[in-house]
Amino acid sequence: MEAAAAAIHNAASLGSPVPRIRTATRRSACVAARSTPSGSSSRGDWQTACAILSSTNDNPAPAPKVNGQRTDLAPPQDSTSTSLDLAAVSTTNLKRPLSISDLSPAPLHGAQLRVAYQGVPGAYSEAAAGKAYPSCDAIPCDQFEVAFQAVELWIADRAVLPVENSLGGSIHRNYDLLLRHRLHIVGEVQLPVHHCLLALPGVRRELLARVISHPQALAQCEHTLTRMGLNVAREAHDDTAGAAEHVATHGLRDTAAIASARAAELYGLSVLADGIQDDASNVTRFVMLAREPIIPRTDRPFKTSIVLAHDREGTSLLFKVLSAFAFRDISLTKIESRPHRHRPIRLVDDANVGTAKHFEYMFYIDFQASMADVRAQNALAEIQEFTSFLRVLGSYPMDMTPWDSTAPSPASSSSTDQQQSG
Ligand SMILES: O=C(O)C(=O)C[C@]1(C(=O)O)C=C[C@@H](O)C=C1
Repeated sequence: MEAAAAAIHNAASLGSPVPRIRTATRRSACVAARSTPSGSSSRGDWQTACAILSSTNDNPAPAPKVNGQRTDLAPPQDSTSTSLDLAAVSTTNLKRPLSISDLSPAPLHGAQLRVAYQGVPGAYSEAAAGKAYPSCDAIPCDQFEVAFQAVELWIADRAVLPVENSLGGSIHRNYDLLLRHRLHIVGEVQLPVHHCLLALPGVRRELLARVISHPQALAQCEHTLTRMGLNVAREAHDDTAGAAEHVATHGLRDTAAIASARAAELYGLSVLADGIQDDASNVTRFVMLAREPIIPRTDRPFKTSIVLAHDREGTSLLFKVLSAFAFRDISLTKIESRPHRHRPIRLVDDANVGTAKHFEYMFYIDFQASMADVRAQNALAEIQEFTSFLRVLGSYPMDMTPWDSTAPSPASSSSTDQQQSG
């Protein structure tokens, strides 16, 4: 497969585009820049690698059936060749039997965990990957969807994705993707997000005509920017570090980026203002995703995330769901509703008055209990009786890191599924 030919090179200069997993290439070959999110890598260290999706046909489609019999199993038609011709059997074409090592769960012990995140190096998601999995091999992806696929296609072992921020609220795209994909939530990390205003060296605030960043970051700094007198155009970018890189690579002297101090270092920008988030305790919650769920336990605080829907007419669905938890003394930590993609509108016809159009929702709920806890099992058994759809997205250890809002990107302690499973 030509498009999947392996390539390894270094992206040594700021002028070169950031190599990362991109949507257009994901099916045939993926190019990924890797770094150690603890901050030890430089751009010169980044490597690109291609994941080759096998082009050899190891599993050919079964031979067609003739008169109900598979032609590949049919006895030879030529009666002179009925005995086995051992010499003609080439051992290179024989399939190798599976061995224990083929069956061991990835990653193998000692191997570096590959963790996909959305953005480029210097993004908060990279720091979150480093908090979740210290010294992992962090793989930047250009979209959330690509990070999901990187795990599904075994290019990465985990994905670390933001789901909510204490100021900006939910990252809806990831809620929708959680439902569309079949990955499991295996952990969470909460990352204090400390934003800086970055510009090219020598640029003063008065010269700025534009501030660019990820929409969440712009929202988290909205009031501070106004208070600073920066009533200039605000433009959305794919991620905070990508915005910093854009300012640097295009030499934009009238534009500042909102991003991390690490992004300033990586892309050679100056910090015009530090800590510009509207609230000092600005925090983003990320979830870690894997192909397999972890085994829930009860010896430490666990959270469980579910999604449910109800497609029959009826009232008080949410009331019944909330009671199932309340009666068992289970606290909820989050409720989110998203449009029900398969049936967004329900029409209720009232001949005299007209037709009412109700919007239908999927409800995402996080509650503070493990699926190994009998109270959680009973609550879900009850909820299942009055919902048409119920899925457990994951049951995972809560991030119990001691609170320090001043720490920009903690890279040590974590509540990972690695620690979980030893
Ligand atoms: O742009 C980044 O740096 C990201 O990692 C994304 C993201 C987000 O999606 O919320 C993560 C944390 C911050 O809340 C701002 C942006």
